[in-house]
Amino acid sequence: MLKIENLHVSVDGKPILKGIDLQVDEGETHILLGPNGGGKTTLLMSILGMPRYEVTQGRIIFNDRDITHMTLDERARLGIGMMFQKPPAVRGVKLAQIADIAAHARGNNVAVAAVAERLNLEEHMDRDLNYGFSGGELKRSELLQLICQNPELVLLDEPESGVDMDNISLIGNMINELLHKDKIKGRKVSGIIVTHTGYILEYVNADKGHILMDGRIVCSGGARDIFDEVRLHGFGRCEQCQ
Ligand SMILES: Nc1ncnc2c1ncn2[C@@H]1O[C@H](COP(=O)(O)OP(=O)(O)OP(=O)(O)O)[C@@H](O)[C@H]1O
Repeated sequence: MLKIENLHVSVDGKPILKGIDLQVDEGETHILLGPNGGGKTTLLMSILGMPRYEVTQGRIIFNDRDITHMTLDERARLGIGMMFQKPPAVRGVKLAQIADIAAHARGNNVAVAAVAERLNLEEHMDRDLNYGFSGGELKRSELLQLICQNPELVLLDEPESGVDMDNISLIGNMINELLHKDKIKGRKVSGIIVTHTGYILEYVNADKGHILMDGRIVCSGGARDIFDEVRLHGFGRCEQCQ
């Protein structure tokens, strides 16, 4: 579904990604681990097509189409969606309006009110988008919009950060549903999840894991194996390996 070849990306003229190769097959979920500042968010933003992330070399292929120079809007319509680490607050736009746009943009038929109820967001629907939302409410607001968009490739940037234990369980189970992990047949959704804590692995059976350091993927393997290795030994061994 997603193939990234020798991707180099600069932000405001500063090179951040320095030759990323990554393939995510249909229905697979990958986790990305790495020290702060390693380039994980930059990689997700580049796949999504955020304007400040300039591809200086390499290609991004999504469902056999070269999307490297497509706009964010075009990529969203093709089915790429993201839950941001730090989503913006927007005055004058209600959460309900954005959710409704997302729910209809790709010919979806998502029952927005039912999703809002499951995420305990009914009272937030008439508030300005993310304005004054708590950390956990922001994550649930992001997840609501993502579920409404019904993407084929789901990019999740630290979905569990700032979320209390009860809500981690709620969010984790709904992300698992979003990724169709329990379905053996039918539409396959792929995902890339950035995590520091690994809590999300309690809810989502991720397939592969990668360690991203200084703009390069330095190690890949089974998601659990990679996470356990980092939990036990930190990133020190990766530096030696690198
Ligand atoms: N506009 C910019 N100008 C200069 N450097 C930038 C700019 N934007 C991002 N960076 C740098 O790019 C590097 C990678 O940032 P990124 O957010 O991708 O890291 P990350 O791996 O997601 O980190 P974290 O785990 O802390 O979320 C950081 O050193 C950051 O300061």
